[in-house]
Amino acid sequence: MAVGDVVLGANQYGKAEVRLVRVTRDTPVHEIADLTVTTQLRGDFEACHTTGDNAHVVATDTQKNTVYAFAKQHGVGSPEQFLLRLARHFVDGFAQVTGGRFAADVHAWDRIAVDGEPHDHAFVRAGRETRRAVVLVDGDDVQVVSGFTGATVLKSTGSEFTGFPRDAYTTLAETTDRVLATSVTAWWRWQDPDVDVEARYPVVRDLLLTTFAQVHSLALQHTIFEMGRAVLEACDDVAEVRLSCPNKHHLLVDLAPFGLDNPNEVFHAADRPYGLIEAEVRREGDPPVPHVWAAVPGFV
Ligand SMILES: O=c1[nH]c(=O)c2[nH]c(=O)[nH]c2[nH]1
Repeated sequence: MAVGDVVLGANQYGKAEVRLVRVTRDTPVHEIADLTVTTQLRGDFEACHTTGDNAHVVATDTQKNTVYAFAKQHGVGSPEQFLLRLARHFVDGFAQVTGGRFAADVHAWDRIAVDGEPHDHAFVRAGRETRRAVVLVDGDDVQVVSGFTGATVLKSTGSEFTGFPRDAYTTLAETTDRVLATSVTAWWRWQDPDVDVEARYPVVRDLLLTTFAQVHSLALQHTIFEMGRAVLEACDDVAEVRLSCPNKHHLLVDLAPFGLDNPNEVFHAADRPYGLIEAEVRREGDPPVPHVWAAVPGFV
C-alpha cells in the first residue's frame, strides 16, 4: 500500500435503540423489564467497507433478533448481565467479531396503587407527570382548567381489541390479551374557579390512573371514556374531562423463526406511528364551552 492511499480507520456497527419490553407472567403478579438496547460489533469488517464483501457482516437485523430472542430465553435480569450475555454470544460465536460496545437504557416502572395496594399488572412510568393549569378570564367569566401530560401507563394484561371491521386493507389480528400502554394527557374544567385545587388535583389524577388500571379494556377508546366517567361520577366539582392518549403499540415479536414461542412475553415497543385516541367526557345537557377548550393545548 502506497503512502497516501485511503484506508479504513476505526469502525463499529450494529443495531441502535432496540426497544425491548419483556413481561414475566409466570404468576398473576407480572414483572416488566423495559430497555432500549444498542449493540455495536467491532472486529474484522475491513472487506465490507472496502470491497462490499459482506461475508463477515452479522446483519444488524440479526443483532436485533438476538436481543429479543435472548430476552425470551434467558430473561433480562440486570442490564449489565443482559449486555454481557449478548457480548459473549457475538464474540464467541463469530470469529471475525473481536469485541464491541453494548449499551442499554433502562426505563423504570412503578406499580399503579389501587386502594393503597400495588396493582398486579398495571404500571406507571417512574417520574411524575407534568402538571398543567390554564386560567381564562373574560370580564366576570373565570374558568380554571387543570390537567397533566406525560403520565405513561401500561397494562401487561386486561386489554383486548376485537370486533373491528375488516376490509381489503386490514391486517391487524384480533386479540383478547395484549399490552395496552399510553401516555395520558388529561384536562378537566372545574365547576368553580375557587376550588381547593391542591386537595382536589391528586384525587382526579389518581382516579384517572386507577381506572386505567382497573378497567378491563376493550379498546383504548373504551378505557379513556371510563377514565373520564369515573371522574365525573366521583367529582361533582369537575364539569368535564378531556383526554388525549397515544396508543403506544407493543408489537409481539415473532420468535417462531428461532424455534421459540412468545406467549405475550417479548414485545417491540414501537414509537411511531401510533394511534391517537382523544375524547371529551361530559354530563348530558351541560352547555358546551368551546371558548375554554380553544385556549387549552393538545386536543384536536
Ligand atoms: O384500542 C385501540 N383502538 C383502535 O382504534 C385501534 N386501532 C388499531 O389498529 N389498534 C387499536 N387499538
